[in-house]
Amino acid sequence: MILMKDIVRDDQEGTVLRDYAAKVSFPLTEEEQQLAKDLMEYLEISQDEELAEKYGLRAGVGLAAPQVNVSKQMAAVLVPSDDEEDDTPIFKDVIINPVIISESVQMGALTEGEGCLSVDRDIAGYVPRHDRITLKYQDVQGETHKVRLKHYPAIVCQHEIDHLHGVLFYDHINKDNPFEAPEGTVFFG
Ligand SMILES: O=CN(O)C[C@@H](CC1CCCC1)C(=O)N1NCCC[C@H]1C(=O)Nc1ccccn1
Ligand code: NI
Repeated sequence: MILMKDIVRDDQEGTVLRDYAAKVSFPLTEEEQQLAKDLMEYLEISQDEELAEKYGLRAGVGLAAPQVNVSKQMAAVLVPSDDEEDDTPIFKDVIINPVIISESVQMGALTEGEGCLSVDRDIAGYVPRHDRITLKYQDVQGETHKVRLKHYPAIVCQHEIDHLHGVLFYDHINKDNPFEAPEGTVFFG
């Protein structure tokens, strides 16, 4: 299983965190299938308070292969339900070779800014992303999916796809005014 010690940090030398990850071919190798399982298992365990405590995990809603130093286009996303009546996750899948095929002009950003399991410091500022996206990706079986996402799940998937391109959240923060955001940006969270 993936532990915090397996997650590479942006201040470490010689990691693949800033590389453009390689596309994944199908069928997945045994190793790639195990990686997909491990990435999603990290998110599941980290979102269970007791297990997160037991294994010392920071709770996460996404985890990309480059964060465990594997430069492949694969990321697990687990956006939990925001409805206490129904605990079905808003979005849960391992997205492989993801491509954003369309995106809203309108931007969205988390009111609190963003963090990253690969960044051990708080960096203040808005991270403007597209509020709505249409995402095309392959799942572990190689099936192609086309999903439309908006608000928080769209933010999470853009954060993960950035990792596959060697981009970190703070690359998007306006240097002159961190709390600057484009006209019409939707804030939430
Ligand atoms: O690339 C992937 N990462 O770096 C893990 C990140 C991904 C999110 C950051 C902003 C959008 C995607 C992550 O999840 N976090 N960032 C650092 C600490 C907090 C944690 C988080 O937001 N946790 C959370 C939120 C809601 C419910 C449960 N847990
Ligand atoms: Ni991250």
